[in-house]
Amino acid sequence: MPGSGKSTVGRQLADKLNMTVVDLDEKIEEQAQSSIKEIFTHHSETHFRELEQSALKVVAQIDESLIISTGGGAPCFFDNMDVIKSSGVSVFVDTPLEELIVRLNAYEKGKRPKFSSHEGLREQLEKLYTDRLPFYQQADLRWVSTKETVDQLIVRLKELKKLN
Ligand SMILES: Nc1ncnc2c1ncn2[C@@H]1O[C@H](COP(=O)(O)OP(=O)(O)OP(=O)(O)O)[C@@H](O)[C@H]1O
Ligand SMILES: O=C(O)C1=C[C@@H](O)[C@@H](O)[C@H](O)C1
Ligand SMILES: [Mg+2]
Repeated sequence: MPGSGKSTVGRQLADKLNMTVVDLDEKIEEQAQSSIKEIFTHHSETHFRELEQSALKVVAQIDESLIISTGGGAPCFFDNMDVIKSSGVSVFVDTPLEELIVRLNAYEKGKRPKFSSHEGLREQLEKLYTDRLPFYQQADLRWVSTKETVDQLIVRLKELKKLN
């Protein structure tokens, strides 16, 4: 979900595990030489989703162990969730709605084009969560950012890798 903390935890994991992190939203902005907000405004969400799909395919094929933070919608379009699942271990960063509302209201207003208006934010987020949950639930692990630490996530990731 937007604002759930994927980019933040991605950076923390990379730091603690001494790995490289790729933030898919940043990659798209770099390649398009424009911000996500501009892509949505000057083109469309459809165009953004196409760019997102190609960027995901490219990073998923990189022959190196990476942490990839995706955008909140990435798993829910095209066959992106299959690409994510076949490229490694996936984590659903789950953050309670109340906390999402606090974060999206407090931080980086206007950065997220889908939520540039904070009117009806709760209803928008509730609907988005319900629609997206079937995709998010396909992830190998669900990590609740308000309940578990990053170190606990690392323990669970290592346990999972041992079993596979
Ligand atoms: N565990 C946390 N506790 C409190 N605030 C947090 C936490 N994780 C992230 N944040 C804050 O919440 C905001 C959103 O975090 P972040 O950008 O990592 O989310 P995201 O899931 O990558 O969002 P998007 O889908 O838009 O890419 C940031 O301002 C960040 O500092
Ligand atoms: O949840 C979403 O659909 C989005 C989340 C962001 O990470 C960006 O990928 C974009 O703003 C769309
Ligand atoms: Mg992010």
